[in-house]
Amino acid sequence: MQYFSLQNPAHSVSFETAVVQGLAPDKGLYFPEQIPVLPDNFIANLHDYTDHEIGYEVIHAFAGDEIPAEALKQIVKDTLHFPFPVQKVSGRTYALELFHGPTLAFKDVGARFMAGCLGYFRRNADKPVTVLVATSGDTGGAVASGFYNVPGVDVVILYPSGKVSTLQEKQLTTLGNNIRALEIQGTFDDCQRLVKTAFLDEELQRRRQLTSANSINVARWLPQMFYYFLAFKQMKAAHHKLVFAVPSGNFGNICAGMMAAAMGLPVSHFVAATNVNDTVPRFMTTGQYTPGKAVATLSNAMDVADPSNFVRVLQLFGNSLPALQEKFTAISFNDQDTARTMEQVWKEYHYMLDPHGAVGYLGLQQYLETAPDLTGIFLETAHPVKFEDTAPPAIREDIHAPARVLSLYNKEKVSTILPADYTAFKNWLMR
Ligand SMILES: N[C@@H](CCOP(=O)(O)O)C(=O)O
Repeated sequence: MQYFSLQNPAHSVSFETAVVQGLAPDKGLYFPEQIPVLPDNFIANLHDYTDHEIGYEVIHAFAGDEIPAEALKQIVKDTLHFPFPVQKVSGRTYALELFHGPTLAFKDVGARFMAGCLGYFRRNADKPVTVLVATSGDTGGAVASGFYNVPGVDVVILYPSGKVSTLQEKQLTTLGNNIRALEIQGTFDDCQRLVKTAFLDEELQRRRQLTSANSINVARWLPQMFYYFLAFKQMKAAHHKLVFAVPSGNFGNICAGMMAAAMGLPVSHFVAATNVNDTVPRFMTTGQYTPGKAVATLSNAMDVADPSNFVRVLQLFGNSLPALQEKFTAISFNDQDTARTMEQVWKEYHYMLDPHGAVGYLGLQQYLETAPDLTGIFLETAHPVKFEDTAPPAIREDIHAPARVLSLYNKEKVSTILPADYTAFKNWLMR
């Protein structure tokens, strides 16, 4: 499979180059030249396949023959090594729980898959690669865990100072060894801008081989398709017409779902639910893409004003807004709605939402009112304990940390504080 840059379709590279570079030299995101369509009988009989078989079927065309089948199967197996249950919450509303992995967020899937691919491509490399990752909360922890002690890989995590939760910060800053954390005095968009600028810096590139572990990297983005197929399998979806509601920040997750649909997964509609960082909902009604400055909210991993992956969403629909509007709705909710919903869903259904899941739940409810024939799945993208600092007091004591993260609370944070300034960041990298 070849991948082209969305800034310049004539610039086309292999899967390996797309993964190792992360971003095209012209700053464009890579996009596959073809979208493989899965056979109808595979989709109809998903329940006959194991999760690992489904993962391999979905992804192998994207890797082509650049990773041998056995190695790719092993990467898929290492990626999908925890459950992705679909839980009924009420009526036509189901939660796809994506927080049963090591760092309690959906990012574990992409981070582990990418770590496997990069490890394979760099297996004989003599020069280390530096993975740069900007995080608004969850990506950084997943990348730290996925790449921890991977030989030949250094990880540098940029996060907005004071804007991630206690547990998220512990996940970013306590591993040590090949993982280092930079606390940027700015927003997530500043962190993302610093990372993207570094990819264009030839002097820096000569010094270090850089790549990205954000969903701009195809190996982080595409495996997020897996769990849409796994949800469909669990719903025995022949009997349901499905809508997915996806809490959205950088729009990589929903874009993966939409890619799954383009490959043949029958999904009637997608709802992107955002917090007040509503650049995309505004675009969907006005046609004007005008990102402002990111605002801090309860659903901090979605505090993104200029979502990188929205260009991929548009590409899937030939850059036509009317075509996109038929399949995709974007709705925003404020923190009051979010907190009220967390309390209400716990009281009424005894289901504990995290703030991101609450935004997804709200988006789903609003859309289902207009679609009486559909069944809805919202993505519960992170475990509520990651946000217990800011959870509504009435439900806080009902949130319990899984045993696998308890030891983190006693570890010491190690980070370097930097201004949101490219020269300062570059100097730090060049040291
Ligand atoms: N929500 C993210 C922001 C970055 O998104 P990504 O999917 O592009 O890595 C986070 O938690 O850091």
